[in-house]
Amino acid sequence: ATFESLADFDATKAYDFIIVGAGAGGSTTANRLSENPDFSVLLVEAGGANDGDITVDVPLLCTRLTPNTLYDWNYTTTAQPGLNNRVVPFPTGIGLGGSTTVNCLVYTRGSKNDIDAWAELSGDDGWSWDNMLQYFKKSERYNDPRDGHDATGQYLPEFHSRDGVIGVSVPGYPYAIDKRVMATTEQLEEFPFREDMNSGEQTGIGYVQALVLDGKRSSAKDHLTGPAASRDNLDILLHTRVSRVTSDGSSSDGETLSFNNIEVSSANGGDVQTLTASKEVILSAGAVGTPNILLHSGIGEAAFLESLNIDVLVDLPSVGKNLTDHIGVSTTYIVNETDTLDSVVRNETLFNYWLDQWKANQTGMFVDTSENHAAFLRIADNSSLWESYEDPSSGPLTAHYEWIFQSGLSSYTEEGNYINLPAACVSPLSRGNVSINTTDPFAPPLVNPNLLAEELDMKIVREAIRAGRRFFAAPAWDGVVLGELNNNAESDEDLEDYIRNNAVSFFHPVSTSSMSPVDADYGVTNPDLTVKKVKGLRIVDAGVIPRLPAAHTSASTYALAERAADLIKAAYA
Ligand SMILES: Cc1cc2nc3c(=O)[nH]c(=O)nc-3n(C[C@H](O)[C@H](O)[C@H](O)COP(=O)(O)OP(=O)(O)OC[C@H]3O[C@@H](n4cnc5c(N)ncnc54)[C@H](O)[C@@H]3O)c2cc1C
Repeated sequence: ATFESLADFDATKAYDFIIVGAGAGGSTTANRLSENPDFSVLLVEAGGANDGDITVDVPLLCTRLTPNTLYDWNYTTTAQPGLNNRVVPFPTGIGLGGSTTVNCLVYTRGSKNDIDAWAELSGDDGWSWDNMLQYFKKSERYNDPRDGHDATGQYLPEFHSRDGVIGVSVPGYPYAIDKRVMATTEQLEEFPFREDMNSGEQTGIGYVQALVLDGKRSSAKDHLTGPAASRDNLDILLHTRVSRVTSDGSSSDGETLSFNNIEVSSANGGDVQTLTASKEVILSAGAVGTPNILLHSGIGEAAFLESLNIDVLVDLPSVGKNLTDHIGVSTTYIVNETDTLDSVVRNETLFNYWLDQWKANQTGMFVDTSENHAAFLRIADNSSLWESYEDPSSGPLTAHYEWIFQSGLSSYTEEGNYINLPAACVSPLSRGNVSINTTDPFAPPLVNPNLLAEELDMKIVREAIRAGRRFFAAPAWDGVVLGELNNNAESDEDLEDYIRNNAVSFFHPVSTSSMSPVDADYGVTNPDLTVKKVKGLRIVDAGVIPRLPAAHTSASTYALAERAADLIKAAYA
């Protein structure tokens, strides 16, 4: 059953598992654990059901969901030295689906090297690409593009599944620029076509696979609305915020503390109640939310907790550290084609025409996220960058930078038509952290992704912008691309200024609860995602990812949660 608030809920009811947070990690885990009728599962979520707003469902409207909305925790970063001390939005979804309710729907897994790095860093081969491919597939429900076109050559079916839960599809509405993007892959050797960037080999330019099911956003909620919705052994508690995990004392070994309780209150504060899991508490509050809860619980770096007068229950120095994120900036090209999104966004009649078509049968211009093609590319081997830096990527199959080809701006402009080309550093070296500066668990955590702290990350974005200019100099764009709207910087120095003044997070935080080998004295979780030095507590969210893939992160989070659920089921079989 679903309970709208703590007031409607019987706090004495017993559960085997309590899962905190209904995003990609938590919703997947709740669905899979409740498949076992012998397990009772409670999923606790700070936000609401996120139902009934078409903006959530219409893929093209994804950019309107953050920042500063009802669906966002509305965090900002700390002042970022690498961004000339700017404070930038750090959107994080709240409510069923978590960040998958607000994300931009791009489905990317990263390269084989990226996922193999998880196995290497955790000492568990189960996290390798070869083993994880089954879990990527298990989470995925590939569906045909909405316009019914033959997608042969736009993806490789053997790497996909039609039997999973989360919708994935190739673009279902063509833009005029699509043909030119494809033509460029034939005209310029530097930018080859990649048939399927989710095949373990990602480099090249290819069709975007988006988190869409039958023309509608597919979010982690789809794990809860299917068969799980009618299971008696799964309860969902909404508008309830978890402030701490607590311990009743030592576990069966007489030494290690067992953390089987959570403290909850209504989403805005108020009376605190304690809920108990007989088997495990599973934290899935995300790469920001989970370390926030742990630190307030007294699990973290001892000296730091002491400085805030928080009782140290477990000295676990890596909690909240190693925050890794992608960083990027857009260059907007002025085009003389009118068939871009700009013409629709500023024309109410046209906008409503397409929205009505979407409402009628989920077809037309609004069925996709705002790009039909993306690129995952490497800085050339002969670049002078490599005279001063080592390759920061996870291996030769992994991109250094990403572009997404947006046919127009998603925001209102009075005139003009554009191609927007966000360019991101996707193998970043910069590391930041999630921290707290108060004992009030309702205060926002301090989010410091430390964007562009490392010079190489900035230089990769710089070279990605320059590569974009080479791309649009191809014959395919003759007479179409007229110039740049907002960048125009040429020298290293001017480009650097442009980047530091305009770059933003790409919203892919990971590694704040990183897994590490069982005997490592760093890391937060073991390879089975149990929290080190305690009992009864596990983490299943993007935070456990030990190395950020060169990819948008929901695919990884879904897949890791699928494996985590198998590990948990096996542990209690
Ligand atoms: C604006 C934006 C755009 C993105 N674009 C893409 C994209 O195009 N493609 C892609 O693959 N990924 C994208 N991502 C990233 C992707 O959505 C995340 O990597 C993924 O959702 C992480 O899953 P998670 O389970 O770790 O956390 P989340 O999905 O964030 O879920 C965490 C949940 O925990 C809840 N929670 C937190 N704290 C508490 C608490 N104290 N008590 C109770 N509940 C709590 C939250 O409300 C939330 O529901 C984007 C993210 C954002 C924010």
